[in-house]
Amino acid sequence: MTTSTLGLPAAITTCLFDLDGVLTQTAVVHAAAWRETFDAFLRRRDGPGFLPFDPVHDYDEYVDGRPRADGVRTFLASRGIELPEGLPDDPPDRDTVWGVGNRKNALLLEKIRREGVAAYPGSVRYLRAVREAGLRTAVVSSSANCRDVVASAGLTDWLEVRVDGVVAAELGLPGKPRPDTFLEAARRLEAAPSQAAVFEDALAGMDAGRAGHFGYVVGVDRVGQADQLRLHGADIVVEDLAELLEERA
Ligand SMILES: O=P(O)(O)OC[C@H]1O[C@@H](O)[C@H](O)[C@@H](O)[C@@H]1O
Repeated sequence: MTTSTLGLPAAITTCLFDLDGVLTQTAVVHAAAWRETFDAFLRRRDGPGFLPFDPVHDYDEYVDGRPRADGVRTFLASRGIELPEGLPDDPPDRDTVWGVGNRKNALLLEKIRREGVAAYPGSVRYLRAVREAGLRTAVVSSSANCRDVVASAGLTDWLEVRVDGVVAAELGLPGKPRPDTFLEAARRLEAAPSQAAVFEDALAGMDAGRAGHFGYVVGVDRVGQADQLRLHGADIVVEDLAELLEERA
């Protein structure tokens, strides 16, 4: 049952927002950079008959929401491929987990530089309503580019706490689908998990929301995967956060 004009249960005091695909229109940019990276790798390895990376299914299942290196490992494992780990500063042309990740990041940054970053207008409206209602806010993202993306989208002032790929690496926290980054953000905002709502578009993020026993998990469906989001633990699925503003008790 929803009891407030924010479409959230009354016990919720704190909102934990994923970034890419929830607040900003950057999930598709990540997916495109991953596709280019993996397809070039697979073409070199398997020749012109290679099986391409599917930017919907493979992205959702193996890459979306996970820290960069985990995305490399998980997708390649789905194809029976294991690369040496290498080192975080491996050059982008080295076939190691970190090298492939660095290649993808270079492509991502180039795309972001070219195309810019846009917030979803419905998410901006929702963020404003949440803050006006006196709820606390955090961004919880696996991305090491989170701070810059949030700033480029003009969202910095709306988000009190940031637990991202950089913070997680500093603290040694495992990324989504484990709940640790969400739990850290709730802790920083002095909320029990039962008082916090998680907003996620990624299946790995849904799993993290469920594993952390959060008070409410909002699935944000930008790509027609509502059933999958529900299967992975969403309490409600919306296509745009502004839909929650229309809910009434
Ligand atoms: O490579 P980055 O910017 O550190 O991001 C890591 C992951 O961050 C997540 O937010 C994206 O959904 C993934 O696509 C991305 O791979």
